[in-house]
Amino acid sequence: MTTASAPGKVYLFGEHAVVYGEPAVPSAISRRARVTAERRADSRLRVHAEDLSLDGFTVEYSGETDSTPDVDVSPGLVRAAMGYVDAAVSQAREATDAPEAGFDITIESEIPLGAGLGSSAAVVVAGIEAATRELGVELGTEEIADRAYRAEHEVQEGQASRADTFCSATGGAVRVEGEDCRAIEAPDLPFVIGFDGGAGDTGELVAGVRELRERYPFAASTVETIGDLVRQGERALAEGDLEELGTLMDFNHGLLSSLGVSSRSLDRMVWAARDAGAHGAKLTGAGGGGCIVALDPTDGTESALGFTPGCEEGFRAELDDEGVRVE
Ligand SMILES: Nc1ncnc2c1ncn2[C@@H]1O[C@H](COP(=O)(O)OP(=O)(O)O)[C@@H](O)[C@H]1O
Ligand SMILES: C[C@@](O)(CCOP(=O)(O)O)CC(=O)O
Ligand SMILES: [Mg+2]
Repeated sequence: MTTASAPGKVYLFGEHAVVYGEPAVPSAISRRARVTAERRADSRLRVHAEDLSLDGFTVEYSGETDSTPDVDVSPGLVRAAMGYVDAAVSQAREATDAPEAGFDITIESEIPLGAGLGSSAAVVVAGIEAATRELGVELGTEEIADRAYRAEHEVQEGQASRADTFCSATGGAVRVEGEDCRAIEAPDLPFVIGFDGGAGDTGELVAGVRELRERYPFAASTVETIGDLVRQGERALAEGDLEELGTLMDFNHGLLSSLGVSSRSLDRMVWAARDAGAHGAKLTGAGGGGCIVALDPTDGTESALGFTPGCEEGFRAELDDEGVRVE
């Protein structure tokens, strides 16, 4: 039995635009997904995922072809929910040259699902590490990141960047532009996260931005403008200029909003943070619902979020320098 964990992340800048080759800067946070893999005698896959929003269930099936989950929800929903785990196990089988390997998989996660904190990447990264180690193979961090990217790419129907998976695999703050992924220096960042209790569908939201980009040249320019903003943000990050970082986060939120990926509750939380004196605030990840991230060294934002209609939880998160690890 092997357990591995990997962190979630927030985007300081650049989500969505990163899908089209612009740079992005995500940062790992101190909330993790833990995946335990136990080798089975047969080639079946049994997945136990307490935190999956389908109300805590156990699925048993032998592969993509004849999945018959023993749960009272539509098979389509279950397949969508289990896609990331399936894809992680496929990558682990391929990496270890063990196409018939079966596992009992248990997932425990502190990262809300589909809320922009990279739960899918953390589950895939930790899943690949746990399953390959269980088979006695030690992959390097780069290979885990690359295989996790391929898994997300497949599940999100070809619409994924390397940002989430690279960040979750390596930890810390990173910069991703197309294939180019690297760690960057970052000062201590006073992240405050607001969570509306909801979720967005990453695939659908990415598809929506793609359509806008194809339909309107100014939407394509908006995506490029996000790239310019990220480059400016990198300079502010290197200088540790929190005020400038905040201003750019505010701007980034406006651009994401114009691309149609914000929501009423995300906007409310962003404004609550700004009114409470945060340096800046924006939605993080795919959007549609889920989380915002603010920069605020004081208690202002956290307590304001406690009174914000539509906000279910406000909490502080530290930058996590540690990526995937065996527990
Ligand atoms: N604790 C978990 N257990 C099982 N699957 C999970 C878990 N957390 C996330 N996932 C998978 O990741 C999906 C959510 O990923 P996504 O929509 O990309 O949102 P995000 O990465 O922003 O959290 C879930 O539908 C599920 O397939
Ligand atoms: C919208 C996007 O840029 C980030 C999605 O982040 P998350 O899965 O919502 O945490 C998509 C991607 O980069 O793959
Ligand atoms: Mg995701």
